[in-house]
This record gives sequence, C-alpha cells and structure tokens, in this order.
Amino acid sequence: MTRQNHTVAVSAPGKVLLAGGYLVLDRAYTGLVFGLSARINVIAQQIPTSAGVHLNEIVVESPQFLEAQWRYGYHQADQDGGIKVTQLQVGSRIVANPFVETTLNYALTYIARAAHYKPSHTIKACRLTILADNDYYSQPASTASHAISASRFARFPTTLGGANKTGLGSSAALVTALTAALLTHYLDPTTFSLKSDSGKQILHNLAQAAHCAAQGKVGSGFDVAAAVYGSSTYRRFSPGILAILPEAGAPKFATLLEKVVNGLEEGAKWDTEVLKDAVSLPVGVAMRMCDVDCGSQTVGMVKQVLAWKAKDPEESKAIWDELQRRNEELAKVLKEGRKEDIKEAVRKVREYVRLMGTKSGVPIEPDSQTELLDALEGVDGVYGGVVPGAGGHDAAALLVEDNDETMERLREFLSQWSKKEGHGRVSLMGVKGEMEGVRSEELESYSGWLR
Ligand SMILES: Nc1ncnc2c1ncn2[C@@H]1O[C@H](COP(=O)(O)OP(=O)(O)OP(=O)(O)O)[C@@H](O)[C@H]1O
Ligand SMILES: C[C@@](O)(CCOP(=O)(O)O)CC(=O)O
Repeated sequence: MTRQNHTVAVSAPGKVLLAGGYLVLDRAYTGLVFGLSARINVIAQQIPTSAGVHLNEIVVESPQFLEAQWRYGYHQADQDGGIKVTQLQVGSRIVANPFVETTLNYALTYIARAAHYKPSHTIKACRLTILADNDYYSQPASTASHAISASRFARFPTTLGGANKTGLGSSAALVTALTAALLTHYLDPTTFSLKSDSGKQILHNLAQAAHCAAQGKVGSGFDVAAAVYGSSTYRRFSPGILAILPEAGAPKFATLLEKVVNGLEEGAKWDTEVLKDAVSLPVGVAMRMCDVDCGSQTVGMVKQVLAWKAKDPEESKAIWDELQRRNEELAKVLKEGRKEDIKEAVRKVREYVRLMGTKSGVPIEPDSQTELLDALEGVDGVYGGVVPGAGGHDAAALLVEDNDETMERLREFLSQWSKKEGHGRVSLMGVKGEMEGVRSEELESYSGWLR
C-alpha cells in the first residue's frame, strides 16, 4: 500500500551558534551549533474533494497569528521551469510570505522530478498547518504567563509581521520543516525517508537552496544545518554550488534543481561537513538562552567584520585561527564532560571575540553584554555565557547546572539586573539546547489545531 498523500507531521528545531560567529562564513573554519527545544511543526493533509473534482490549491496557515493564511494555485512552468505557485487573494489584501512561497516552488519542483511525474500528472491539493513552539516570538507582557500555561502553542494577538522575533532561526526551521513535510506527504517512502542519511542529505540540500533563494543571500547555512541535523560542528558548503540555479520557474530550473540537490552537478559537489559526534553537553549541564530587550543589525555587522578581514588579512587570520582553536577547545571540554574546565574555556573564547570586535570596530560583545556575562559568572550554578551568533545586544547563551535551583537563582538575578538604572530587560527563555534535528511527530500532539 502506498503512503503517498497521507497526513504527516514533522518538526525541526531552532538554532544557536554558541561559538564560531563570522568564522563559520568561511570554509576554513567551523561553527559550534546547538539545536534547540523550540521547534517549528508542520502538518501536511490532503484536501478532500468530491469525486471527479480536481482542485489546484495549496493552503498554508499559521493559526497562532492573525491573518496568517496564504493560498496558492500552481502550474507546470514552460521550458522545464518546474512547478510554480501563484498566490491567491484571501479577503481584501494579499500578504506575501516569501519563505513559504519559495519553499513550495523548490519542494514541489523537486517532488515532481523525484517521483517522475508525467506532464499530465497533477499534484493533489494540500493543506499545511504551521505551529511554532513558544519562544520563537516574545509574548506580549500582559498575556505571557497565561498564554504559555494555557497552551503549548500560544495564540498571538498580532499578525506574523507584527510579532517580535527572538532570533532562534524561525525561517530556517520553517523552511526545513515545510520541505520535510512536503517530501514525506507526496513521495513514497522508498523514494524519500526522513530516517535515512540520504533522505536527510536531500532535505538539507533542498532546504539550503530554498532558504538562500528566499532570503536573497547565501549565508553560512548553519541555521538550516541545525534544523536538519540538530547540534553539531558545522563547516559550510561552497556557495558556488547554488550559483548555477536560475530563478524558480525560469527555463531549466527543474533539471538543474534536481541535479544540484542530488549532488550530480559536475564541479559542484556538496562539501558541507556536519559532525554530530563532536558535540554534546556534560551530564547535568544545560544550554539556556536569555532574551535581551534590544535589537542589533546583523547585516551591517557582518559587512563590517568582513571588510576588516579583507583590509587586514594577516592580523585577522591570526585572530581567527586562534579563536577557532579556542572554539574547538570549548567543544572538546563540553564533549569530554570536563565541567571544571568550562568556565576557563568560555572566558578564553570571549577574550578573542572581544578582540575581533575591537579590531573590526563592531560591537560583537558590547560593554553592556560584557558586564552582564561577567556578573552572570558569579551566579551559583552558572558556568559562563557568550553572545551567540553575530553577537550584539539581543541575546546571551548560557551554560548552567541543569536544575530548578539554578533556574530560580538565575530568574531572581535577571529580575534584579533588569531593574537597575541603565540596564535593558533581560529574561530567561524556556528554550534549551537539544541534540536532535528534524523528526516525524505524532498527530495527537496537535489536537485542537487541525481542521
Ligand atoms: N510561524 C510562522 N509561520 C509562517 N511563516 C513564518 C513563521 N515563522 C517565521 N516565518 C517566516 O520566516 C520569516 C522570518 O524570517 P527571518 O529570517 O527574518 O527571521 P529568523 O529566521 O527568525 O531570524 P534569525 O536568523 O535572526 O533567527 C517570516 O517573515 C516568515 O516569512
Ligand atoms: C554572523 C554569522 O556567522 C552568524 C549569524 O548568526 P545569528 O543570526 O546572529 O544567530 C552569519 C552566518 O553564519 O550566516
């Protein structure tokens, strides 16, 4: 019996780059990446139609948000352009969701090729429901405690555009979970399985390609890798691999996408390196995140750090090489369970992150964060913390004793800290570091949210 078009549910984790921000953009270096307990879940269901009626429609909805429904028609584009979706109007306005739309173009095109659909074959209509765990978006203060205790998935009184992101990589987790749900829903398990290494590789390559196209730039891709594989050390793919892809729907898109994703394009083999075995936490240690109420501009910061690297290649290389060594040492200390060495390893990483910041003129670990992280080291049960990813003002990642007493002390410390003159509001998020990447889910987890 075929399992094609069955209802399926998939989830993919958010990310935090504990060490290796900026360095991970360059294949000569790696990033120490953690997957998070906050996941984006996608459920794919066939839309039932009466006998003989065919509906060419994909409906995507995020029922936690207001006005968050995107409806698409689809057709086979000319000259091997693949399956192209067109957004349909819902109500009086049309609000685009480029991450959803691009993922549909990429995944449906790949599916039609992988399943050897004939031109006459029509993809069946489908409804995709997106549910994001709490912590991807800040809860409005008035509803926070109520919303979290009332439901695993909070209902936000805003549109998605009006919600405040906390920087856990919602777009990468969404693109990955949506791609995985579509592949699992439409393809026979002998053609695609999330459980196999080759299935994960196809998902990774396809999600990286779609995510880069949707965001209009090729980043390091550590966020998509975390969504697929979970915690790992990550060496990026050569960006040239994606360079041969035309826009979705353009001539030859379908053939080239299939070649790129399957790694069959001569001279453009995937060279991503994901080492899952290199990363774990000592027993009894957890990775926790703090939300700091103050945004920063990652795009400008990346440009400026790379400009310094280009201008001062020798000095910057020496600093990056040493920082890489220190990042690797931190990963090793954690992997080997050497709790007594965590504090020192974190301090050494921070020292060089600050040096990179001073040299490039970018506030990677700004003074306010230095003050916070230094003070946090004094809290009983806290080993240390860093500014994750690109750094700046908006978050801190902590390594702590995994027990309620430490959490209580941390909450109390942060509440006092936030009250002090000149300090922003800092809060402990519910999210934790977790090892597992993408996975299939049981439908029961979503009762009340599905039609
Ligand atoms: N729950 C959701 N439902 C539908 N689309 C979503 C959802 N969450 C995120 N998205 C898509 O992802 C976009 C946000 O992506 P963006 O890259 O700006 O943030 P991010 O990935 O969370 O950022 P960061 O890398 O800083 O963590 C939204 O505009 C939307 O297109
Ligand atoms: C600066 C960079 O290395 C990390 C950005 O991480 P984040 O979005 O701040 O979590 C950019 C990248 O890797 O794409």
